[in-house]
Order: sequence, then structure tokens, then C-alpha cells
Amino acid sequence: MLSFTVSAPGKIILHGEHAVVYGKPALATSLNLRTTIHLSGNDGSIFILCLPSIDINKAWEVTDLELLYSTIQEGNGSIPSSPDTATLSRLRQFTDAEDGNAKDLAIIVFLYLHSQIIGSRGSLAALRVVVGSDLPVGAGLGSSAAYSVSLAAVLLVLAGQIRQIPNSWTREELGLVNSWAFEAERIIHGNPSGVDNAVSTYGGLILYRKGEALKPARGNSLQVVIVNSHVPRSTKRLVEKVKERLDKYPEIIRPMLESMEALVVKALDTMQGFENSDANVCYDILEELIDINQSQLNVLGVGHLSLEHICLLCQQNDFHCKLTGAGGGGCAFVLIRPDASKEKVKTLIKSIEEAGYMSWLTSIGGSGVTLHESMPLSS
Ligand SMILES: Nc1ncnc2c1ncn2[C@@H]1O[C@H](COP(=O)(O)OP(=O)(O)O)[C@@H](O)[C@H]1O
Ligand SMILES: C[C@@](O)(CCOP(=O)(O)O)CC(=O)O
Ligand SMILES: [Mg+2]
Repeated sequence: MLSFTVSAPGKIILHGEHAVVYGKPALATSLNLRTTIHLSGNDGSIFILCLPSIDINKAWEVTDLELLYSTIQEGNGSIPSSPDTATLSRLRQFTDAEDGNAKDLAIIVFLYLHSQIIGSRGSLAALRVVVGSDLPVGAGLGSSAAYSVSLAAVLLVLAGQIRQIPNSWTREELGLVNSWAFEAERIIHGNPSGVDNAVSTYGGLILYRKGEALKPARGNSLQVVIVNSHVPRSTKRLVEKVKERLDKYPEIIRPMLESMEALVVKALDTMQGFENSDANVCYDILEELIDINQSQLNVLGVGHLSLEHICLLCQQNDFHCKLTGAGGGGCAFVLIRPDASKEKVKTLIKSIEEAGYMSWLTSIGGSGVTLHESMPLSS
């Protein structure tokens, strides 16, 4: 039996959230905030799952899991698949999951990936799985994707589907992690675009469009302040809300999605044009695009008063800000121009924090899913 630690990053979507669900491109980047999963063998017959970020600790008899898995669809670790309805309802029943409780979905995701990747027939090893995270949960920074990606990776290593050599995963191995993570995101989000799990798997700045090969994007490394409104929300619910608005007013909302696509193209163009253009002009454009995108997202119905308040505080301090992720609360980011004085940034952060929000200054980018160590365990 071995012990593994895997981590995967959260993300911010610079532009294109929600529209990406409808086949439009999104520009997204990894963050230096990560979710880390440590998996090790456990003495005896108890299987332990610790999820401290959501206050959940579970201990199951291994034989109970074996019995459960014998009654659900059979898995194949090398072929990612979605749960059938009977499997989902069996897992819900086993975990006593309440309808609509997002936290319970983390346990269902764990059981689903474990049963499918490790195998749903035969005897199981007792394990201890501990999940730590720097990311706020349910706040738009892709905590669900970082959880799904690191979980898929740790289980695929255990199953021998991907190698346990740090920094060595091939594109193919990462592809398998990404595909399983997408299945997990489906359970949590309902109808994910796949952008969050892709950024968390591959890291860096990417241009993502559903169904197309991933395009790593070249761009100036930007500095941002992330602001957490602390207003809880669920991505699943907000994605459903946009769908409802699109179905109700297709002639109004469809052109908005087209306009959001054009904005992503312009933002990428601007970020890639820094070398040959006046940086001030580029930053002016990026700031305007942030303002426009924020208004577009309000039209989709995913704004929130707290987010408007944060944008206003930024405007009063001569900065530009938009929500990131699903919206409805959660986080926003503020673009920090390189010529902004430390004093000016300090004043901004002070006014945000005095208003009761949390903020942190960070540069974007950073590595995707990573295997940290693998050491033999005494059995
Ligand atoms: N560290 C974690 N441990 C366990 N579950 C997690 C963790 N991070 C995220 N999740 C799962 O993801 C859900 C939040 O996902 P979502 O609404 O998409 O918000 P986010 O914007 O943070 O991805 C949680 O309710 C939980 O089910
Ligand atoms: C709103 C959306 O574009 C991003 C959601 O991100 P998050 O779960 O709020 O971090 C949905 C998606 O792309 O699947
Ligand atoms: Mg999510």
C-alpha cells in the first residue's frame, strides 16, 4: 500500500463565465490557491473520508462500501462515464443526502469516483483520505473543480491508471484526470462547461471552448486583487437561472452571449498585444472590458448587490472589478495596473475590508494538478 499527496489549483475566469456553458470561449487562469488530498492506507477495516472545508468526516466499514458498490454500475477506470440514475439514487440513499444540499454532493462524488476508478466489484482496501484546501468553498474560485481534479488524480494513481512519478504526467494521463474530473463536476454543477476542471488540470492561462482542443493562451501576467463577498451561492443554481432566462427571452439573451464571445476575443487580443503596443492603452482597454463584462453578467441575472457594492468601492478608488465564476455572490476580481502605487492599492484594500469583505492580492497562473510525493507505507 502506498501513500500519495496530490494538489490542484483553483481558478479565476477573467471573461466568458456562463457564456462558456453555451459553447462560447472563456479566458481563465489558475490561481496559487490549491486543494490538497492526502491518501494513505488505514489500519483495520475502517475507511475514512475527512472533508474539513465543509465540516464532514465520514467513517465506513469497508464491507459496507463493498456491498454498496456491488449494487451500482460497474466501473472502468480508463473509461470515464457518468452515473446512471439508479447509481446516483443509490449513492444518495447511502449517504442520506438531502435534496439540494451541495455539501452532500462532495461525498457522492467521492463514492462515485472511488467505485468507478478503483473498481466496483471485489474487495477494497481500507483508506484514509484527507482533503485540505486554501480555497473558499462555493465562492466562484473553482473549489469544486480543484476537489474533483485532485480526487480523480489521487484515485487514478492508486488504481495504477496514471504513473506515481512526480512531474511526469503525460498529456494523455492528464486527459484521463480531466475527463474523470468533468464527470465529478457534472454531479456537483449539473451542466458544467468543463472550463474549471481544464484549468485545474493543466494550469496556466487558457482559452477554453467546449468540445475544442485546449488553447494555452499567451498573455501578460496580470496582478489582481480577489475579493470575497462572503455571500454563499451554488454554481448549479446559477447555471440553471441563466438557462431559465435564456429560455424565457431567447431573442434578448442570445445576442448577449454573442457579445460576450466578442469580448473574450478582444480581451485575449489585448493581452497578447502587450509586446507591440503601449501598455497604458492595453490596460485602459482591459479595464473597460471588465466594466462591460460585469454589465453583461448582470443582464444574465447573476449579479448581486454585494458585488455591485464591491465594484462601486473599486470605482471610487479608480480601479475596475467584475464578478468571477458563477456570480450571485462569491468572488470578484480587481485588475491592478503595474503603475498603480502601493499606497493606492493599500487604500483600495482598506476600503474593501472596512466594508466587511475579504481580499487578497495575487498574481495569476501556476501549475496544474501535481503529485507531491509517494512513499511506501508500513502495512
Ligand atoms: N475542499 C473541499 N472538500 C469537499 N468538497 C468540496 C471542497 N471544495 C469544493 N467542494 C464541493 O464543491 C461544492 C461547491 O461547488 P460550487 O458551487 O461549484 O462552487 P465553487 O465556485 O467553489 O466551485 C461544495 O458544496 C462541495 O460539494
Ligand atoms: C458559471 C460557470 O461558467 C463557471 C462556474 O465556476 P464556479 O463553480 O463558480 O467556480 C459554469 C461552467 O463553466 O461550468
Ligand atoms: Mg464549481
